[in-house]
Amino acid sequence: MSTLANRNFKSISQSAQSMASVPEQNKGTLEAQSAQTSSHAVSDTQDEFKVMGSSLTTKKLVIIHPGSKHLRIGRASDVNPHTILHAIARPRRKDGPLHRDPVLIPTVVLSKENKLLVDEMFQSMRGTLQSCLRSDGTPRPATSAQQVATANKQCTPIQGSVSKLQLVTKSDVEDYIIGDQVLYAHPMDQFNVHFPFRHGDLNIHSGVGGSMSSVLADLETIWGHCIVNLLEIPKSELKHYRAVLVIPDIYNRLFLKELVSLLLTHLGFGGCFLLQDHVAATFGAGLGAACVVDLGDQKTSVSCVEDALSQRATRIRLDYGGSDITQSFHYLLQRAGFPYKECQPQHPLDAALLTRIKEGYCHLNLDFCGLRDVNFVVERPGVPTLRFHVKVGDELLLAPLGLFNTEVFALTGQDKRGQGQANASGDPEDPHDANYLRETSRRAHKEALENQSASAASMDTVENSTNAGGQGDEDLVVDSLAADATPDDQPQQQLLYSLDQAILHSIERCCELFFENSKYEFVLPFLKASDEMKRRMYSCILLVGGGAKFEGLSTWLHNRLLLQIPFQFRPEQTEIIVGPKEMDPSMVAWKGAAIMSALESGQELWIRPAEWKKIGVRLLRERAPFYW
Ligand SMILES: Nc1ncnc2c1ncn2[C@@H]1O[C@H](COP(=O)(O)OP(=O)(O)OP(=O)(O)O)[C@@H](O)[C@H]1O
Repeated sequence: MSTLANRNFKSISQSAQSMASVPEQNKGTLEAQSAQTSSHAVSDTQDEFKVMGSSLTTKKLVIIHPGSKHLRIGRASDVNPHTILHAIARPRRKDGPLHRDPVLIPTVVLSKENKLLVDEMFQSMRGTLQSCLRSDGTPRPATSAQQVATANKQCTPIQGSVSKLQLVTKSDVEDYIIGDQVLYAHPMDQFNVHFPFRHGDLNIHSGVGGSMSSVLADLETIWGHCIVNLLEIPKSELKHYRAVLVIPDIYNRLFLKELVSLLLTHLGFGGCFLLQDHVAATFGAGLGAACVVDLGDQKTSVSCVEDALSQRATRIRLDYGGSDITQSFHYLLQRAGFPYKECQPQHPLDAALLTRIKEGYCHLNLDFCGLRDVNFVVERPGVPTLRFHVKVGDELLLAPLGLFNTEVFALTGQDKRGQGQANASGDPEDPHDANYLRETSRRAHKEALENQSASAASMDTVENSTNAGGQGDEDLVVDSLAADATPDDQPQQQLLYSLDQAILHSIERCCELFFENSKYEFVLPFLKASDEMKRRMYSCILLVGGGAKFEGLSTWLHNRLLLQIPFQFRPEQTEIIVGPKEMDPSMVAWKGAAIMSALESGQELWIRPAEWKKIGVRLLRERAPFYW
């Protein structure tokens, strides 16, 4: 439990909102935003914003947002971060085994019955589309797979000139390839390919390069490379810079500890703090409270954030994302006679091509109907390019509809599920950790109840809130009860909810903090299931992440939710925000972290290398802007 952070959450959130609420056209850069907030001063130089009461300038703050597919990295003073493929390829060691993390989550071989189930689900989705109306109230003509196959029967690709594309060979590189270039690593040259994040967290596995130290070494190389080459900061200068690391909403405490060491000890930053991606997203969007939904490449996460706090009980991470949609799309295309028959999603260049087609054409807009022209070029080094003009129908809609019919994601694995935040496991470096505090607070709680003839009503409240699944990490008392149910460090397993179900389940777990009395040495907080907070969350749903860019997603989600929001929590209006203030939804969290790094109220959060060395993980518990 962090007392310092406890004090600051609300003020941090309010400052961030005022910073983010500056109209987009007036912004340009963070300096411009900052200039308009009274709590900051702008230095004489045009492009350097100085945080008041500190020698920091936004140019000296590096914001790092790592994802399963993309890394976003830039200075807080940048309008947009650099976005690269978050991958590294290293030449394989002589005779060592080869390891290649795929660009797309691979498909699995399904049993006959399971394949039938997937096909039936797609068929039933086609049935639903047949009965849908367009926005003008007219019936929407659906298309069938046969129709698409017939339209493409005559399709032959047009040959272009010989491609000048060059693959990267071992002789071209000294040690490694980083970012988008990894897609072009020569397949015959036996590079090991690693994506240090998978499914929204560190990619620890039993294969080559899957140990914690290997993954951290990859991160150090990738981030270090970007800092030197993209941000043009010499490594020796990093002690004069500070870093904000955007971490997943559901985190593993051990990983966080290692990541702080990576930033301060290995990369050599002069300070750092960690910020949860969902909290950062509310800052980027300028919202005080929202149910945040992050649709990434390999995970979808949901949680309720208010006043810069992500409520622990509301956090859900689901094992699907844009990559699964791309694979479903390819499956549907194949069943509709896709003319590019040689397409192999396991090949990096085909994976990138399928992803591009999905991003360019897939949608959830019922007004788009009939067969649509889809154009793409297949390019391989040394051979003529092939230009395809194909027709695609409702496959464009069916693929993203998997977000609402997750059974089809069995195509990429049948063991997918959801997970919640794990309880803290003890850390020998931090004897007075959350478990200790839980124990002492439980004891104090018991004593308090014994000494006081507690009213039945107040007892009821505690019980009710606990039964309601209320386990916000704000509350040590109720947290302790919930903690007993789940072994330490075991993520709470949950069902593989569809997108709308995940939002409903997340909001259902909202609790509100209120203080019953403060007679005792420390205040005993109780949680009270809050109808008001649920209403607030239902009224504002923020969609972020690259997967939120499907046209029509917000309307589709809105219609699905309206049917299901419990009557008593229905707000006057449910607003689904995608790309607030015309921001790219995949950059919102990065921008929010940039805003937060420059806030005066955020200055107490920095962890410096010397104190990290001396005090270690206890600092995270005491200073992190979230409950450890
Ligand atoms: N215009 C678009 N339409 C649909 N999907 C898109 C669009 N642009 C990007 N995407 C998808 O968004 C996903 C990448 O999103 P993002 O960069 O937020 O993920 P990430 O942070 O790397 O991954 P994760 O959150 O899973 O760790 C990819 O699957 C990509 O295809």
